[in-house]
Amino acid sequence: MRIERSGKPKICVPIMAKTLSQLELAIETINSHEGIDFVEWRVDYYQEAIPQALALYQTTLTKPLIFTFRTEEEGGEAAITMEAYTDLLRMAYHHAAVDYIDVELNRPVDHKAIVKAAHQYQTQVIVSYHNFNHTPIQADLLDVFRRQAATKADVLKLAVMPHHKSDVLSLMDSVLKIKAELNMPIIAMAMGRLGAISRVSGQWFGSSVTFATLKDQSAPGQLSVDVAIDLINHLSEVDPS
Ligand SMILES: O=C1C[C@@](O)(C(=O)O)C[C@@H](O)[C@@H]1O
Repeated sequence: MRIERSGKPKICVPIMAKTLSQLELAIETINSHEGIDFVEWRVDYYQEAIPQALALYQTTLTKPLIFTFRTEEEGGEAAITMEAYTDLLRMAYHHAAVDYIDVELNRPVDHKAIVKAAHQYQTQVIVSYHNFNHTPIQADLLDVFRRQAATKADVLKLAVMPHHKSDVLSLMDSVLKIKAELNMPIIAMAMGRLGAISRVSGQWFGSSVTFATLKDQSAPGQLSVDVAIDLINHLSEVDPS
């Protein structure tokens, strides 16, 4: 399964396991839930050997895997040098267990080179931007999307923190505008309680994936998988497209 440009938002569950045995349990639970389309491994939470975890994913996970090391700068759990970050990404896109890698736009790495190398191994790239403090003005959001697209990544992802309902509307409107310009798969959400509507209404404004939880949230405002599926299904009965 691929992340598409349009249609009903797909459900992605983050795994924040710290150990291999926690990971095993999480994979088992996720495999048995038909409504889950993608899994995001939040590697920044993981405290044991990464190659063993990747081998476990390869032999047991039945859903496509997104490999994400979320850095401290963008709300993640662990600090990392840029050398270690690029090494990790290289290990990930070489590995058959990994379908997508997440690369942060604002890290000083050679995004174009990473995308090109990942594509040689049939791994797709999500280029991401997170702002846990506020929602930048629309011109800046559009600029982020354009800079992301310039890396030649396959999917653009943006998460912002709203403080007013108008921030949520601005986020949605920015995606609508940029979709007309770029026609690419985009994942976008406003975080926190205020932003919850953006996590289920992607079909209207153009977000292709929703991050939802089975247990712990990896970001504020995420809905439970079952609630997200329910709301998305109800909304898609009145498909606007
Ligand atoms: O980029 C995202 C989106 C996210 O921050 C959210 O708000 O759901 C959750 C993260 O795990 C993921 O990497």
